[in-house]
Amino acid sequence: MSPEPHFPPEHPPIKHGRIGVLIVNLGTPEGTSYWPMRRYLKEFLSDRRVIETPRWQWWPILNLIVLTTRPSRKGRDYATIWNNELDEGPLKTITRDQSTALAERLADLGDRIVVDWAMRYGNPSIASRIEALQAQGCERLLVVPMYPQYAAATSATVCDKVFDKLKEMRWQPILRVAAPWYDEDVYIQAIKSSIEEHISTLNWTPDVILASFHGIPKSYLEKGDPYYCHCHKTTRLLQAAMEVGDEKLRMTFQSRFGPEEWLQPYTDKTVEALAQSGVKNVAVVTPGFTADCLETIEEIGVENAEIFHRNGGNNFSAIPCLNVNKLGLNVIETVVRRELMGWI
Ligand SMILES: C=CC1=C(C)c2cc3[nH]c(cc4nc(cc5[nH]c(cc1n2)c(C)c5CCC(=O)O)C(CCC(=O)O)=C4C)c(C)c3C=C
Ligand SMILES: [Fe+2]
Ligand SMILES: [Fe+2]
Repeated sequence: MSPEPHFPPEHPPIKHGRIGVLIVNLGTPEGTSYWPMRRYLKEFLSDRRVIETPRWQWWPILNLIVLTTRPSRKGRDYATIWNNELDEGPLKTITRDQSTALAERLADLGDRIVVDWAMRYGNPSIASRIEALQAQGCERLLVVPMYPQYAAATSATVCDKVFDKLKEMRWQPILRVAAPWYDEDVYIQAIKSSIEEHISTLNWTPDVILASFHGIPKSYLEKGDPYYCHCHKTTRLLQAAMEVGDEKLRMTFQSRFGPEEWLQPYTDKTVEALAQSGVKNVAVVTPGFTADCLETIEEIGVENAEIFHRNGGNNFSAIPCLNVNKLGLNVIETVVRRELMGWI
């Protein structure tokens, strides 16, 4: 912290001069039973950045259909990946660990830097962590949406929530938002190494590697969302780094939701088609996720593995996300140090 300014003696004591770094990931339910699942899905699926269908059309579908059936079904899926020791989803555990590790890596910058973490949906909320950072004297705030590829449904909605909080503050922190890192060398190299390291632990070699990204409705791309192009660029750079082409490393999109067309090719359909065409060994990497979660552990590691085996495939493996491994932390640290330039 910088030296105390010269306040008059009657002035209340204030902390000042620090910089908050807030990493934000998507969120997880508070529990896997019906009500916590329902609360989580309601918050998530009421976000207009996520579901762009007009309210009058979406409200009855959400409340009368989605929120009656999905909480129990998805709750059962979450239960299979739950961190029972801490009673929370893995996304929360990993995001907390990333925050702790990042703080250690930034220790050379002294106690001027305060690293914290939040979830866009559920807890700890963005608002509560901004308040906590301000209480610790952070006059500047760097928000890091933990998505390598920008999408309005993920990165922009983090900013919306930050702005909502700033709107109600008299003394706002000065704000920066980290840019997405879909084409940065440190990230591409980290994903490449994670693929190679994982393959070296298998007693078989993949014929095809899928780079599976979370999908969005195709209409969002048509309205100008850059997400598809960011995923394309990541895949192309990864192919170049690994010196392979489309036949070996293929981009696909997972987690389709609702009847609308989403970005294609779909991961599950590709896995099915590969198995049916006689491909026996497939590995899947999920470069759009900075932390393992339901969509990687369960959807890829279990659901898609089943699809592959059911259709005649032999070996299937889900490559873990970067999580808190050394290379993953290098990526986060590089992004954060770059964004802090001029402040430190
Ligand atoms: C229905 C619309 C959805 C859009 C658009 C969407 C975009 C999107 N999501 C992620 C990352 C994650 N999504 C996760 C779970 C999840 N996503 C949706 C829906 C949309 N996502 C739902 C309903 C759920 C919850 C689970 C379910 O009911 O199917 C997660 C995992 C959270 C966890 O706790 O494990 C992540 C991460 C991205 C990157 C993205 C757009 C680019
Ligand atoms: Fe999602
Ligand atoms: Fe899913």
